[in-house]
Amino acid sequence: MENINMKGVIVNNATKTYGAGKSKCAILRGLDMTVKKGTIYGLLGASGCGKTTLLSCLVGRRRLNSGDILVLGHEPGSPESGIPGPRVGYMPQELALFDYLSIKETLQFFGRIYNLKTDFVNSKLDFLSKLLDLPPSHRYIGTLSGGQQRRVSFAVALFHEPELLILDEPTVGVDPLLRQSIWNHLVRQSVDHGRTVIVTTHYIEEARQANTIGLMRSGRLLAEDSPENLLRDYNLTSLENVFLELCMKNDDNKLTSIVTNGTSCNHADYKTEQTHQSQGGVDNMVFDESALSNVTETDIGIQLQNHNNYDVISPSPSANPTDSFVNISQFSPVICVTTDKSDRSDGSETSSALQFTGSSNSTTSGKLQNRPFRSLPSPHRLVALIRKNYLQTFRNIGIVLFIYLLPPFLSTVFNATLGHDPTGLKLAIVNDELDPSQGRICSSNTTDCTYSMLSCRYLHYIKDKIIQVPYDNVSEALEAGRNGQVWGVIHFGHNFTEEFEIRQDAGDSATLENIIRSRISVNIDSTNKIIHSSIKKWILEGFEDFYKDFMRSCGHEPEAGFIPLEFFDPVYGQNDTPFTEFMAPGIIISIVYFMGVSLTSGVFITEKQQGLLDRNLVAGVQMTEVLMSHLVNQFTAMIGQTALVFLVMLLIFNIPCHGNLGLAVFITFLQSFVGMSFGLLIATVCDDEIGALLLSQGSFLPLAVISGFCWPIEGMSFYLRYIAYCSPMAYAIKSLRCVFTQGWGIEQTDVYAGILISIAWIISLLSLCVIVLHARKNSS
Ligand SMILES: Nc1ncnc2c1ncn2[C@@H]1O[C@H](COP(=O)(O)OP(=O)(O)OP(=O)(O)O)[C@@H](O)[C@H]1O
Repeated sequence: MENINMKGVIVNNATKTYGAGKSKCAILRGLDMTVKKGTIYGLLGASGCGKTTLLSCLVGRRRLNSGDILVLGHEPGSPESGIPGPRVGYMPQELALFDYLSIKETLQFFGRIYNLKTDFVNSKLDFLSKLLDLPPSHRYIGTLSGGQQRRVSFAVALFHEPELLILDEPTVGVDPLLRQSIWNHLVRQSVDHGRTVIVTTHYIEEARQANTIGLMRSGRLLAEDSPENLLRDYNLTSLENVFLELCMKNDDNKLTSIVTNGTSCNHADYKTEQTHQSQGGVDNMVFDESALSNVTETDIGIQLQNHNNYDVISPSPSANPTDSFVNISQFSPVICVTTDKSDRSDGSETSSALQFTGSSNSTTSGKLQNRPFRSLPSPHRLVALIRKNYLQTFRNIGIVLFIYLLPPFLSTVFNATLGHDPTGLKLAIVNDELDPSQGRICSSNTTDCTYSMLSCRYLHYIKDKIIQVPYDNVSEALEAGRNGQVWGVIHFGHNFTEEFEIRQDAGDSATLENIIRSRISVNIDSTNKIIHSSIKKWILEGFEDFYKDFMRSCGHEPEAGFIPLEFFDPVYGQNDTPFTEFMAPGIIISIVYFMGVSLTSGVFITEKQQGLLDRNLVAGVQMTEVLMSHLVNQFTAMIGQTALVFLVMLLIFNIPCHGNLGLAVFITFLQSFVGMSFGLLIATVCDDEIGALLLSQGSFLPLAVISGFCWPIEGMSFYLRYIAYCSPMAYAIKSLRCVFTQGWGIEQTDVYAGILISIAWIISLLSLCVIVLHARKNSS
């Protein structure tokens, strides 16, 4: 038996499932695989059979449910393995490149991750540019064609000269000449430099250049041998036909048990896709049973087999491809089972080709792979990530506008729209005192002490924010109110002035009849609370001004006869503090919080979705470094955002800050940090943009409302107040309001409580991020 150190990769009895319960799918089902060091291993299999899953286990990104993996003599993920890390070069199926980085910057980024010297990176760039016919290195990735991007992705996988190259379909979308050049390079890498290469491909015939071929189906390898041996053993001339024969044998042997034991994850399992590959492009045709009904089997070289209602359309071995490479995605792929116990295949079938030292054939992956592989964040990787984030962000004009225009724009919109007194409110005036035939008209403003047409005199004191619309009678005016033409009705009785005079003279002995007749009756539409309150206030204020002036003109003490209530200077603020000043702290806090959540979750999710995160992690980047780099980048954005919001609030809209400006900025910073932390948590929990969007936007409104930014928390029910004060923004808003309006310092409970609660939120959210990441890593 060969020493395992001579082995590049050994996989022993690997099982891997996705999902849980009824949706559990077995992808790898007791797979054994041996890759010799310094050789090329071509992993072939239909689409969905689990090749990528297997590769992601090899690079330490996923864990097996059971079985063992040794890569370059170590278990992936263990500290001594160097995998993930510089020992492996990984080209994922997705392009996994940063659109806003140039080709050169991309290689420099990974060079920094691997801590390589700039000269080395530049020389490799020159070499690979020629080999792979790359576009000029200053070109941004986002402007390259799909094929060019794929070649850059290939260059990224191999430029640092790793011992092991794991390439997931590197030749898809690459023209035949370049494909040959890539394979030549891979051969040189293995022969001249002793590098181990594992490559997946759908083009069977190109895999002839590999030293070993593994034919994968139904979560196992049907065969693993050199191309020459396979052709000889099966007495066939093409690898494609070998694979067909193996597939059919496998179907005959396994079909019944598969059908009775499980269901497929994907109905496409029961379809066969016949694909013709030509040099100029790919021509895919999917055949199903109905499509086949009018076609003879020999016409298309496909045989239809019926097994207990389970139709398998498998290509006939007689089908002879005319093209140099045949796409094998047509062959029935992975079989997924719904039972837990069927993950393991029969021991006799999966006896390992190799024995692991110190490891039995039992499930050891849990024991080995759960061993944490953590080290302190490395400065060179952090610098690389921060620089990359910075370039990615600031070269994307959409993001720059979002970061720096949205906060001042939102501040402007809030200030321009919220908190101002309503104006132009129409009120119906029904003045029965008027009678032009008797000379009872509203003359110009009188200021003397005459009891004449006092209704007109009072109406002059009502603020001009109210437009007075005369109506002939109360019923018409009320009808106008009901139709929404006016906000309310003010009605003066026929002898208002006379009755008012009697009431003044009578004082305490005024009769009820007199009191009713001297009354000004008002009806206001109360459906709009703010407008209702404003009109009521202005009518009252108008009457106070009118009454005091009239008393003064008659030589009386203005306060005499008026309600014995006086509002002196407010404790804080002015007599008529604009509502905008109350709203401003809430607006500031909600804007920075919202920006923090949206930006951080958006940027991080995009990175995760495009496979960029995976590629970085395989290169050896730690998740904590990714989080830290995003926090650093968002922090710089946050400084600009906070500065702009304060500028708009304080300088353009003249919102006064009576307290320490530095303290106000600090409270705002903390809230932005809370938002960023929540954004990170969203990005760690969600896998797609929609989920992240729903969570970030969906949570914002309830949190903003409960935070009391537009309505006092004191208006909430007693228990809800406790919840409100524990929400991320509520106390921060209260703190900032105390600094802005009361001018309080950090020694005040309401100020430092907001700071402490924000810090508690930051710590809790970041801890949750780490816990979620850890849990997801363990379950991957
Ligand atoms: N995270 C996941 N959760 C659930 N199922 C998954 C997940 N990732 C992959 N699968 C399923 O596992 C099966 C194997 O997927 P995998 O990507 O490994 O196939 P593949 O052989 O690489 O296919 P292809 O050649 O098309 O890339 C597929 O049915 C796929 O839908």
